[in-house]
Amino acid sequence: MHRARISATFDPMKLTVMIYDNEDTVVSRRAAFERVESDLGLLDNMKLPHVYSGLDRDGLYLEGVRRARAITNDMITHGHNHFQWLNERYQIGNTSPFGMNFLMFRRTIELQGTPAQQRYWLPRIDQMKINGAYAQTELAHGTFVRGIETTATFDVNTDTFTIDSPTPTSIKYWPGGLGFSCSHAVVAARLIIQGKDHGVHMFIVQIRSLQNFKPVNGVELGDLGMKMAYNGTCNGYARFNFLRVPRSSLLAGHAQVLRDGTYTSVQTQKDAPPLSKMVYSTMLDTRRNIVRCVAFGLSQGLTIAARYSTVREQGKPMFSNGKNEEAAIIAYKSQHYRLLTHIAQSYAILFAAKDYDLKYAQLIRDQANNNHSQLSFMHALSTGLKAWATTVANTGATEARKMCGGHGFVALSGLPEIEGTVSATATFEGENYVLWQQLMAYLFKQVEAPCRGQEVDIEVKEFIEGVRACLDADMPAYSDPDHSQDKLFDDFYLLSIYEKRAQRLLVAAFKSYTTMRHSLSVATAWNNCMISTLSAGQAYIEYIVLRSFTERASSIAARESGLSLVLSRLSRLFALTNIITPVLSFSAGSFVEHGLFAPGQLDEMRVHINELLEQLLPDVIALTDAWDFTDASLCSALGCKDGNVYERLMSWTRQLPANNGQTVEKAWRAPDGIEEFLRASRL
Ligand SMILES: Cc1cc2nc3c(=O)[nH]c(=O)nc-3n(C[C@H](O)[C@H](O)[C@H](O)COP(=O)(O)OP(=O)(O)OC[C@H]3O[C@@H](n4cnc5c(N)ncnc54)[C@H](O)[C@@H]3O)c2cc1C
Repeated sequence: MHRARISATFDPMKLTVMIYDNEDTVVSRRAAFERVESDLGLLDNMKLPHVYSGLDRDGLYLEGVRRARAITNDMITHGHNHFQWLNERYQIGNTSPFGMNFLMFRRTIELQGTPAQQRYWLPRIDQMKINGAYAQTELAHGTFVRGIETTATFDVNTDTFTIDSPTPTSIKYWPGGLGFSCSHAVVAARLIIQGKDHGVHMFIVQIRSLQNFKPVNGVELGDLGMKMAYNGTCNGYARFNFLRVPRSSLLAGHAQVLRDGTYTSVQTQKDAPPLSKMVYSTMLDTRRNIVRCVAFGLSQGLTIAARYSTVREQGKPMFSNGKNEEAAIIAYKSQHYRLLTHIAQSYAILFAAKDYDLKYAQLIRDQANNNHSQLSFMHALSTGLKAWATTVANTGATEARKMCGGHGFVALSGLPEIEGTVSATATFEGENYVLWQQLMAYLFKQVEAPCRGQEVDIEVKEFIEGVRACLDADMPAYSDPDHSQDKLFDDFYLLSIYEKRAQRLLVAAFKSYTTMRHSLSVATAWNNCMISTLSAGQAYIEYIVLRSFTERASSIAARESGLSLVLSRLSRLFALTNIITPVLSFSAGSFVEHGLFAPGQLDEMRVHINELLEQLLPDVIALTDAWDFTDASLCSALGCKDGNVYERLMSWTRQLPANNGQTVEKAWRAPDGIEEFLRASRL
């Protein structure tokens, strides 16, 4: 491990600073991790981590509470937010029973509450005097929010709303922290006034007493039991039975119910501030954070896989001399390829997230000046980036587990938990296949804009001009006579190929849709051409992601040539492997199909990929060390920094409570146990 570490061609600390934006943040994060891991008793990495000590549903949840207390306490005492989106295990914040308080509960009040509501609630949230959940999803409705059935009926006589779950399918089901941990929740319910349904609105509701911790009268609460991951929190259910809450429970920043039952909303108020647009940006904020979080989740899996692949020796290359020593598994080209391909993807996700963050900061500044012109684009980009990044991270996390063979499958490797945690991100905060369609609806609108005499959004103007040119020329077969090898492997040339491919797939999807529109309804045409729209959406995002990666690598050239070279190799590896072995399969083959490469050139790419793999091999450990994960945060017998895999795996295995003798005793000696079974006559 030491040899692999010192073989690096660049200083990983420089990359760490880039990942965390600046050196101060790195130092302050390290200090926070040290304090919290020390408090939680996690610093001895030969000791079996508590989460593996035979904890059942209750135990895992209580361990989640213990950890949530430690990190929240540290954030409040030391005035930082290092554990807000990524907790002490670098898991996304809603894995913690206090996570949703800051992520969605606070954010919803901040954006949808009136100034008075914010003054009342936000300090209580920040000091964790209360703990809030975000209760939207119901048994029968997740993606389709407009289908929500929970009702909030206004009673003008008592000046209250009655929150009710009118059907079994309207029970809230899934919200993080709802089962046991939260005292309050923002509840999505249909607002009904004098029989009129005003659609889904958000209400702050107390669900659990702060005195005796029981659910308040009119609310039934419970936990969903074991999940693939997220077992440190209590994703829960809530059934409301005519629960009365005051009129002030309605988050009234953009819609109000007056004392006499009159309903006003932004749409009905003259000169009202465009609060609904601000609300829209909550979703963008959450999605951009998810994109960043999955880069870390994927990298955790890859850090374990990289360290394990360096020290694990297994067999010899096929047909090699029998006297050779066993090879480290990273020497096998397949392992080497898988590892570096996914490492390249983890950086691709990170840099795309960072670019999105910059754009988001600009959007917020513009919106403060009442300029919302970038909102549609930013919303569309957030949907595509979230869908792409979480899919890629999912595949990569599963591969990281498989790269560690059987040992990767055991919980002690930390990999099943990482895989499960990343996996859920494809589903929440917009299911990926639903999100892709939102991106495509936006891009189609932009393609049509010139025909309607409308301006194309500035951010996509150049891209759409290329699309329109293809459409107007009826998309002639693309051929570039100058496909010399030098040019083929130039980073910016590759980027231009990605752009052309995305444009051509968009043209194909748009044509297929408009042709179907002649004979079918909008809905049927849209549904029927979904697979070609998915290809186009994915190709567009892959172009945007590659652009971030390429520009990031080239922008540091002057300052840090070692780092720049590594990142440039990595971005090229990302671009080429995505052509040869695409993660997202809907557009597989599209580069060749659209004449952007001749089939023979794929072989040139494979050769160049092999060269890149060789060049990057000395940097594998540095590229994963750079994420700065502590041993405790990886929680993996295979992935500690020292590479001492076997000793630690056996030490942790021996410490498992199941191995203390009592389980075997029960299994053999019980009346219906093994001993009795073996002795019984079965003839
Ligand atoms: C770990 C975790 C934490 C969660 N936390 C919360 C929380 O704190 N608060 C909360 O309110 N909810 C929470 N949820 C729920 C989550 O938001 C929903 O699961 C999510 O919105 C997806 O909805 P669904 O489960 O109804 O899936 P569905 O919408 O039923 O999707 C099922 C399948 O149908 C497909 N599909 C559905 N609609 C379309 C369409 N229009 N076009 C094409 N395909 C479609 C999807 O692609 C998917 O394959 C959480 C879920 C998980 C897993």
